[in-house]
Amino acid sequence: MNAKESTIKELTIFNHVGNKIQTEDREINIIARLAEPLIVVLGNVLSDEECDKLIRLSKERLQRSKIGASRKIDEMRTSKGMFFQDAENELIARIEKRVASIMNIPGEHAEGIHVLQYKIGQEYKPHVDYFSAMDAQENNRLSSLVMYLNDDVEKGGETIFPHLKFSVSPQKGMAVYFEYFYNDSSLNELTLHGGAPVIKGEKWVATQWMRRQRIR
Ligand SMILES: O=C(O)CCC(=O)C(=O)O
Ligand SMILES: [Fe+2]
Repeated sequence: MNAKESTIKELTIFNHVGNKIQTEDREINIIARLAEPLIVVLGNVLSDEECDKLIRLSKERLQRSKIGASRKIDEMRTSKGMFFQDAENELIARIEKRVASIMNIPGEHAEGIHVLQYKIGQEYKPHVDYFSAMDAQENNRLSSLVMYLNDDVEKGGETIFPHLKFSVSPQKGMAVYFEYFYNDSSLNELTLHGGAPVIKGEKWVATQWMRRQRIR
């Protein structure tokens, strides 16, 4: 064991080695990793066409969701979002399958893919994706994959990890993966992250959260 390995204390769910992940239909690139807590920057997760289609399909629903319902402003999350249903169309089914192999968790553990749109000034303040009030035996979230759907974020909009002083810039088709299933809760807490305010342009992401037990 070399000095670097000996500093890693816990096993991870993400098990891919080398610089590629071969999924059923696409070769994903591993661009960068932070070892602990594990944060992996991935390239070639979605094609341009898949990104465009995700935006197009969710845009309609965001617009629909404006009508009627009270539009209370949430200080924590000023973006707009929507969930796709499990395998609701061929595109979603294909992406869910690919994402399950990247995240190394069966698709039955996945929540619906969640799309978020941020306009100028909108943000998602730092938060953890797991439910802090839930006990470990319950069906908590284990890991997240945030996929970037567009290239029009000219300034701002990074996914920020304040405790780690680390940030990822949105690039169409790329993604950032992280997990928070450590026994050492301080490692989980280090995955605190947010979407920095968009300063110029518009940002779209699609997030997949995985649960400990199946939910489908
Ligand atoms: O927009 C981002 O960069 C982060 C999104 C996020 O934290 C989430 O979807 O849970
Ligand atoms: Fe998050």
